[in-house]
Amino acid sequence: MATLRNHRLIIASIFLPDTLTFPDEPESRASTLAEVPIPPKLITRPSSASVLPIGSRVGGSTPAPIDTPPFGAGGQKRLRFEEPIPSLLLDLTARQAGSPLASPGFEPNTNPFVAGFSSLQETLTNMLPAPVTRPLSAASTALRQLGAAKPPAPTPKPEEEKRKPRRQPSVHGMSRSQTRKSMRRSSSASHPTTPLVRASRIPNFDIVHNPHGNVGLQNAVRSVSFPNGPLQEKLWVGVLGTATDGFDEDLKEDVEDRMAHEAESAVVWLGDDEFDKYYHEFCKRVLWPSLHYAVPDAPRTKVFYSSTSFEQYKAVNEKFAQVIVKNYREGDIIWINDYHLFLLPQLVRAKLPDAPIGYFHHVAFPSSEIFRCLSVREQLLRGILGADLVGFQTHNFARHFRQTVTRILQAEGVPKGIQLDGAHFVDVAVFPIGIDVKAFEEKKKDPEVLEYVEMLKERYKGFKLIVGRDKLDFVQGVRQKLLAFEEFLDKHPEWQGKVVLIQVALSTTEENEQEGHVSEIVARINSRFSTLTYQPVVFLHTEELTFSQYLALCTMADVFLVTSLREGMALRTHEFVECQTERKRPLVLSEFTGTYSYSGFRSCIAINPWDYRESARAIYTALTMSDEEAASRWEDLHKHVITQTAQAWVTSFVSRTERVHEEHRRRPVDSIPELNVTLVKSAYNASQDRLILLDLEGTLWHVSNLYLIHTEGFTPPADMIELLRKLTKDAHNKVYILSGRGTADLEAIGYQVPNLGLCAENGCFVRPPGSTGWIDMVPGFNKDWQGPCVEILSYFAERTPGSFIEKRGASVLWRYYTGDLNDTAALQWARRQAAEAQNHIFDSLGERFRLRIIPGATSFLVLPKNISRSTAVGSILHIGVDDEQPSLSTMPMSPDLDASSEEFDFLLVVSSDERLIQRMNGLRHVESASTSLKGSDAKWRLSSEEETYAALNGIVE
Ligand SMILES: O=P(O)(O)OC[C@H]1O[C@H](O[C@H]2O[C@H](CO)[C@@H](O)[C@H](O)[C@H]2O)[C@H](O)[C@@H](O)[C@@H]1O
Repeated sequence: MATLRNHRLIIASIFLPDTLTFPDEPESRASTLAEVPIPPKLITRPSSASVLPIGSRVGGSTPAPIDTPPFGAGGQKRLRFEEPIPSLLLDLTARQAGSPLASPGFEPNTNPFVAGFSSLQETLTNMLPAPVTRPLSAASTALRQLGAAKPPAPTPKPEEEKRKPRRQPSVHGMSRSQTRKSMRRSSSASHPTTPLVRASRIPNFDIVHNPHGNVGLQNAVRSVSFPNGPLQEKLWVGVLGTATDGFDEDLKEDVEDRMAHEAESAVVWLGDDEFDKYYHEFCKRVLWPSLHYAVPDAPRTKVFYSSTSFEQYKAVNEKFAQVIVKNYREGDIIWINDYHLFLLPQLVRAKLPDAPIGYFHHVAFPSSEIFRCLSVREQLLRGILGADLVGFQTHNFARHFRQTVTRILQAEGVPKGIQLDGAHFVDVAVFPIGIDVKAFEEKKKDPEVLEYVEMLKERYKGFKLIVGRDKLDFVQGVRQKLLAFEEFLDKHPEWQGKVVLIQVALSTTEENEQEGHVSEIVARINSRFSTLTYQPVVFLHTEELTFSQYLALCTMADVFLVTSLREGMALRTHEFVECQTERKRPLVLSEFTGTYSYSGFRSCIAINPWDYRESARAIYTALTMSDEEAASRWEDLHKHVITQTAQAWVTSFVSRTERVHEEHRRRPVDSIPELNVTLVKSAYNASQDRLILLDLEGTLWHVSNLYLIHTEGFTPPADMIELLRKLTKDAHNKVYILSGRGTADLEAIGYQVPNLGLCAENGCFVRPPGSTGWIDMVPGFNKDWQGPCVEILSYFAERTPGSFIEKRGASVLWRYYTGDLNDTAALQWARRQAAEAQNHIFDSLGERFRLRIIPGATSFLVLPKNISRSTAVGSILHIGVDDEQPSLSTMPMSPDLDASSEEFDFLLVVSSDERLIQRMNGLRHVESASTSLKGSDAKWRLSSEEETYAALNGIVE
């Protein structure tokens, strides 16, 4: 990672990792649980501070809140507890603080929940939108009464007060409806003609950890930012996540200055209303659900698209661009994060054409069928494509993106990325995020965690714990989880009274909470199954739990349950695994998470969260799983977590951004010189041992009627045979033809040119010069996928006129379009069928059989992963491979192929395969010529078939 060290990284992400608090405001807790927040050492965190509520003015030493309703007022009812649940939380807190609750005398009985049950039940009942008509069970009624007799909570002493869990402010300090209401009320007051605050009255503020934002990203960046670490300099660009309408220019200047110096951050200032429309409307009500397969209903989306929310989305992205451009220095690498900033890559590219820009997409990316429902789909895709590199969490998301772009923008999608007009190429690749395992290990050793572990052990003695932590919106499937748990208790009455589901939930928007109907289900389960000494569901908000408490819960969990309906990754699975180094208990995991895409995680118990009966069975399996089996599954999960780390994620993404940026800056095709026959011929003549690699399709052979060839067979053109005979006649030459076609077609050439080396099916088979037998480059590769693959393709081929399928030795080709390329309607229809077919093949066969799909302009080829012309040539020359083609090193080398590039003193490659050209360029004595008519790193260009023939004939004659 030496290269990263020489660059400053500009990281644009909606929320900055740090924000402000004003010490004189009432206390507000600024820590967060989401995905392992490891506190930065740089920032001091005052224990008494607040994030400024919207509608507040800031000035002097006593900021005056204006029109700020108390937390929880003004909006609809939320799934919130008016006070922490005493049963678990007070006990955890009090125990640590040494309060009387913790004394042995207090432990009333074996029921861990009796003290808190009435409070919980009341809270849930109060939260229901209408009076509960459902009668409570006798037991719960009794418990409600019992609750009145619970010991009073001690008055917190100052030290306890600090530890008492508090609510975390929601975005911009308030809940969504509060935010909007108070903003409306204060809007007239927030546009004064004179500054609100004079310079002499700039208030004090503290810089504290921002409770919003992507903690996975923040921790990952922190994991590489240490003295002498890979990342030496960085600048975060984002919003504070707190109301700022009341800030005057002096205060803003002061904030900017301190955020730059103390928190490596540049602030993007947004009006409170602007933020609301941008984030809560366009991001959270249009993009977020759509990206997670829930297209909002048409009238609502129409309102959003035509109203100001998309306009605000554009305006906010533009503001981010301005801040980046203002701060950019030559040599910086720009890293844009997530869907909040879809338009930013293009906006920055327009202003900084030479800057390296990477865009990483953290959340799910849906199939093109979903994305194409968005009315602003083109603008969004073009925005992303301003980047050099677009990164995704999984192969599926990357594939969806490529297909969506191909379909909507009619751009050419290839495995490596997207070819836009002219020489503009955008790389698309996969970079799975992970956790900082080392920092996590340290955090686990915290005595506080160990103390909570002991407490939980004692408190839940005799009970099994199922633990979960999710955002409380429909996407993370909390509702489905609760239904599954209810089904489990119904189906397995023997487990009633013995297992507790502790669900930690992070609220998002009220709508989401209501849509989830979570509160009703919690109430129902608890009223159905509670007894005097048992409460099956404990529901906590993240802000009501410290991180240490959460770690203790994960450590003591007997099962961790993730039921997301869709999710980008789900780092809490990684956290759980690392909490279980001792106990090694199982993970029940939704198939719809990014995490599940990784083979290491296949040792979980997989569920389809929509099928709550299956989830209930999985809960049973997990709870009854033997320690041996659980431990063996855990080992697989653990191996994966410690390999796919946060550090690897950051460094690979950023260094790839830099690398592909360099590649994209390579010379446009018309600046590459035509192959100079005289020069190349003199090198040829001066050499003794030559290797000549020639592409067939697009280089030596341009086909006009593929359909005819399919029906009548391949006849090699005479001028090609003549040229190849000339080249192979010289005993000093080793000549290979490289092709995507099958072995039979290449044999038709080889039959007429016996001394020719052949490479078929894009590298799956190689026949060395003079040999009659083929070397299987994928020996032992299971080909059972070919039958079902052809079946899927036949279905699509039936509705795609003129298309045909070719089953080859180790690959399957579907030529989905053979008609007139100017017939755009027919071509578009065929492309759509191709996109669908690829989805089906990939989903049903892709991962199981380790396949990849190479899309072409009118065809696609399905073949084993990690095989290419480039890997075959690597084998021919026995040279190393790059990180994208790891299988080669493990591929058995045939003695016939075991040559070395050092054997040759002249290497000529004529190809349209840029990867092959780049690899060959790394060797000595290489002459490379590109026939792609695109930008290339090749030394020479050959612009037509005629030029190619003339040049090769000229060299050899
Ligand atoms: O809620 P938002 O402000 O719109 O942000 C979206 C979510 O971002 C983070 O989650 C996403 O990234 C994680 C790390 O790459 C990944 O594990 C997760 O699956 C993604 O959804 C953040 O952790 C969430 O809290 C945000 O909701």
